[in-house]
Amino acid sequence: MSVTKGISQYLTFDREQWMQLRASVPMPLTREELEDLRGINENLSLEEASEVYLPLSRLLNLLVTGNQKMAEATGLFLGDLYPKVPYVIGIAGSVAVGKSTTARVLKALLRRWPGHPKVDLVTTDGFLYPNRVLEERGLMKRKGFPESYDIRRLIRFLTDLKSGRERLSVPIYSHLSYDILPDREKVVNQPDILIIEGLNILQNLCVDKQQSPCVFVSDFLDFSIYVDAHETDIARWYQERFQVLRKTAFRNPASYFRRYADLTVEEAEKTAQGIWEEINRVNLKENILPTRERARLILEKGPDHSVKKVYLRRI
Ligand SMILES: Nc1ncnc2c1ncn2[C@@H]1O[C@H](COP(=O)(O)OP(=O)(O)OP(=O)(O)O)[C@@H](O)[C@H]1O
Ligand SMILES: CC(C)(CO)[C@@H](O)C(=O)NCCC(=O)O
Repeated sequence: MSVTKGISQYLTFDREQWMQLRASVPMPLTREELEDLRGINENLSLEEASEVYLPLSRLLNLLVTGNQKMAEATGLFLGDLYPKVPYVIGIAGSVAVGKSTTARVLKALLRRWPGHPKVDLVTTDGFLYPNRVLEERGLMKRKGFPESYDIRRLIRFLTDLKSGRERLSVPIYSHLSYDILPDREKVVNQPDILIIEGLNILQNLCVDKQQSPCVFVSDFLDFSIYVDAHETDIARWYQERFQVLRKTAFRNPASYFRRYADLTVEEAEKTAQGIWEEINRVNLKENILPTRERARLILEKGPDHSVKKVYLRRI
């Protein structure tokens, strides 16, 4: 890999070593559970789910349990019940690296641990400004960059969540309309675990430029994962997904990218390459990759999406 900075802070596991940590997983996945996982992403191999993500869910389950014990200890000190607040897991990484897939697999696996914790999933896409605002500010080609998000709203959501507030509303972003859905919201109601996935989740985000020091979204995270891969592999995955969408979602008349459905394979390739180079690659280099070493755990993927190495920060 390329984790150079602060690497000594990390325990490094190759695939074989990481897999061993699953040996003590008491419950093997049933056939139905495996089928459910396949429904999450048809390209996700079942070995991958049980060899990489199952041990990871075991680690997370132990940490969540430890955290609940800490809350009980604080309650004992206060002579009162300590309010139950969600355990927050952040998942960061480039566009098209597989954050959503990782988040959905972990959600499915974490739910089946003893006590069946209530696990909810939120993506920071919902905190993007609507296209109307992005257009006004000349930011349509900066989607995913720090200035394209309503940071105030994101921080407010996380503050409310960590204060134990009920029924929080999160805006919903549609990849189909390429915009925030005006009359829709997701309600987050005191889950045991909240997974928050997004490229900016480990960034130093300023609500107010005058404010100093800035708030780190990561201050609200109990655990964080960075999904990493070689840039050329991510660019290829972006291309492949674009070609699939050209034949599927882009054909939908409601798609913002309806015009791309009529492109030839070669034209689509050029278009995807342009968007990758002009927007997503720049964002990866300038804003996302520099946050990698803030993560507690780094999943390093090979060219076929399979995880080759896992880095776990000691503290
Ligand atoms: N573990 C995996 N095994 C095989 N394919 C995968 C895996 N994870 C993701 N992919 C594929 O990689 C592409 C990107 O995945 P995904 O949508 O999860 O990424 P993302 O990081 O959430 O992207 P974005 O930020 O653009 O929403 C998709 O085509 C998906 O099918
Ligand atoms: C919504 C984001 C920023 C993150 O998921 C991304 O999918 C995106 O739309 N980026 C802008 C460039 C593009 O269309 O790929």
